[in-house]
Amino acid sequence: MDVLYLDCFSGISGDMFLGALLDLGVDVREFLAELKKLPLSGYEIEIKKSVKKGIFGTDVYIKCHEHHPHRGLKEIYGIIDGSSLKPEVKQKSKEAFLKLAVAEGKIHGKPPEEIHFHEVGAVDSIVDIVGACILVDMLNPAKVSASPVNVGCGTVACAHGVLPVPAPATMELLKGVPVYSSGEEGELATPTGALLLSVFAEEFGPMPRGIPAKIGYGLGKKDRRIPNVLRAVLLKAEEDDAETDRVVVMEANIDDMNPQLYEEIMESLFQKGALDVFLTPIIMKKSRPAVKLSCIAPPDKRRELAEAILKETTTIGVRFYEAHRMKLEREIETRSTPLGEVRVKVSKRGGEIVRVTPEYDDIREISRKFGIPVLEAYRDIVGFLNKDKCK
Ligand SMILES: O=C([S-])c1cc(C(=O)S)c[n+]([C@@H]2O[C@H](COP(=O)(O)O)[C@@H](O)[C@H]2O)c1
Ligand code: NI
Repeated sequence: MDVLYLDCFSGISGDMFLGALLDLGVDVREFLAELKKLPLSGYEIEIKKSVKKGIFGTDVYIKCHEHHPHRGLKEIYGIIDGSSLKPEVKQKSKEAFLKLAVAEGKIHGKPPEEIHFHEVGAVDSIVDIVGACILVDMLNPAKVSASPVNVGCGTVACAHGVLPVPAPATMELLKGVPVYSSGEEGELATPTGALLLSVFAEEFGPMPRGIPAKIGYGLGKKDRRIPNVLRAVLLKAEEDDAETDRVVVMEANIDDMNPQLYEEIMESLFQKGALDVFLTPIIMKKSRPAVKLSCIAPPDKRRELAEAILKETTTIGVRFYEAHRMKLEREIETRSTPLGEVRVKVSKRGGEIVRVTPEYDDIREISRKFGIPVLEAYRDIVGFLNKDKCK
């Protein structure tokens, strides 16, 4: 499982994104052949190795012969649909332009279909955005993850006039993304860079666990105090860790809630996507008996679940931390046994069956049907299934 990690310590722009991914070793000729499938003329693309503040990387320069035309979503969809690019690349490219139109529309107070992009609709931006979709498709990482984004500060002059940094479109597209400014003057993150993050990055934070297999540097155009580069790292899963993922663990210590309410909050958290919810008796300050509510969830569910804990319990705070989880592959199957059909969880490692566990509810039903204790039904069925384990 490869994770593409984007280290945006000096922001991100369209050409930095292209440069960083090409620098990872994507076949340049194959990339250019794909790009040629776009029915676009009036541009030349120069891809060369260069250095920024001592860092050797790939510089992508799109020389454009048109003078900022004002294209709308319809024209851009027409160009993409008129190409012979892969359907997935066309789809992702159109999704990106729609996001851009929605963000621009929000800023300029217009519906997305009435937006006429200025700089961001020019040939170079189309090449940046479609090119990025081609490269991600060629690289095919299981996931794209990114660092918090250094956005820059000050102002920038563009077709709209002078804008604050981050430019309004950039700010809009970075909603929900952790950002900061290191104090470096200038537009470090551009609308196109922010758009590519919002389209591809599934999570933001420190570099995830993995083994760096390839590292690429995409060079920006301006010289800055810090190296103006985007770093891309392709992380491979650790050999015996192919089944490792990340979860978030949320906890709240509660000493003042009616215990009857726990059933409801537990159900509510499961419904909202928790992987597990459990209660631990604890002794809190002033020797108060209390309950620790723990909830394990996929990281992208953290906000919704933490909000439910705050809303549906008496706690005034929720702690959370990320944890690594090693898990067995699992499948639910229905097996025939001498006592009838039973749903079972088949746990496997590397394709080999490790355990076959019957569903408790089915065992209980069988025990009632045959008028035998649950323990007896359980023992008989587990014995039968284990005999059957390697079949
Ligand atoms: O083209 C448009 S509509 C445009 C909108 C905005 C807003 O923030 S609104 C900003 N800009 C500026 O144009 C250049 C080009 O951006 P790229 O992403 O293509 O590099 C940049 O300075 C933007 O801030 C353009
Ligand atoms: Ni604009």
